[in-house]
Amino acid sequence: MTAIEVQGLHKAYGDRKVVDGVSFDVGEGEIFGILGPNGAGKTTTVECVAGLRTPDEGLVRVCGYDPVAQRAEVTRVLGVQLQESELQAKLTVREALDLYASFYERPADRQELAERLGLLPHLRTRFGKLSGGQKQRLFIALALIGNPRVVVLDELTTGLDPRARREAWSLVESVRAGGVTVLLVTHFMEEAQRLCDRIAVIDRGRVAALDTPDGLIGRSSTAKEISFAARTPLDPADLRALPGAAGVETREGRTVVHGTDETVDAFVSLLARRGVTAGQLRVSDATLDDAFLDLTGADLR
Ligand SMILES: Nc1ncnc2c1ncn2[C@@H]1O[C@H](COP(=O)(O)OP(=O)(O)OP(=O)(O)O)[C@@H](O)[C@H]1O
Repeated sequence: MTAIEVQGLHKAYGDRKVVDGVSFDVGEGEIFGILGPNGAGKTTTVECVAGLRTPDEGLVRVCGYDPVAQRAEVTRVLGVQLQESELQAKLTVREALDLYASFYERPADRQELAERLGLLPHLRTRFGKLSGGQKQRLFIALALIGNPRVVVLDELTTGLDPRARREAWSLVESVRAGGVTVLLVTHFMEEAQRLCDRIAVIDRGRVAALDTPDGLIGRSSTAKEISFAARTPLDPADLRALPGAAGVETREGRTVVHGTDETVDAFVSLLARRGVTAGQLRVSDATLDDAFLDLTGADLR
């Protein structure tokens, strides 16, 4: 069953088109990532999914419902945590949970949710006094309070330290383990690679690629990185001439060749032909970072 369907979505602000024909489907139980550089149109896309913006053109369905025309039905099945969410600084965690629970006919058990998200010790803490990680846990709790079938998490871990980020990842995995479909907007490659079943790379309002993390990495033209410290120097021109070689650089005293499987084979033959020993030879796979760079020309780091 399809949890989210987006077909030919268009959205402009004035005469500036920011979403230009975006299409994707998210299957039930999937963690689906939307990845893209700043201003690519990611938030606008998920705001259309959440019914917070009306598309100029195209079709959006959440569990079969139209987020604009069937707002009440969509509210019942969808939980949303939006980028840079804020609450009143004086509201306590318990008050926030009670307030959000009051929006739903059959809300989740607040105590159980607070326990699951590690919020029990903070029920009486005011929002303004929570740490970044605690605030994000509260926002996940609020997104889950209506027992949704689908949650949208936009830039969930931006601003969190690496430990809090890893905790947030485990929470996202436990949300999915509970049967909820997750639409995750992120800037972080590691996060997308670790969590997402499939990723849509959005660039300038369009889907530049849609695949599994491994599929995206496999598409990268620079899928392998060979690095070594040659005892006898090799001519960089010979390295650049290797089939499939996309670039040669020197990094921390080591020579690094970007290329493909074919480049690796040819490199080994070149060493044998020249009788050269390559010390500390390492061949590594490309990362999602490399794939992203290839697809969009933009470097997220
Ligand atoms: N309400 C608005 N009115 C006018 N322009 C807007 C509005 N909201 C967003 N934009 C612009 O539309 C473009 C796309 O914004 P959007 O927030 O969808 O991108 P994004 O991919 O989520 O970016 P980021 O990663 O920076 O959050 C940006 O250039 C942004 O400045």
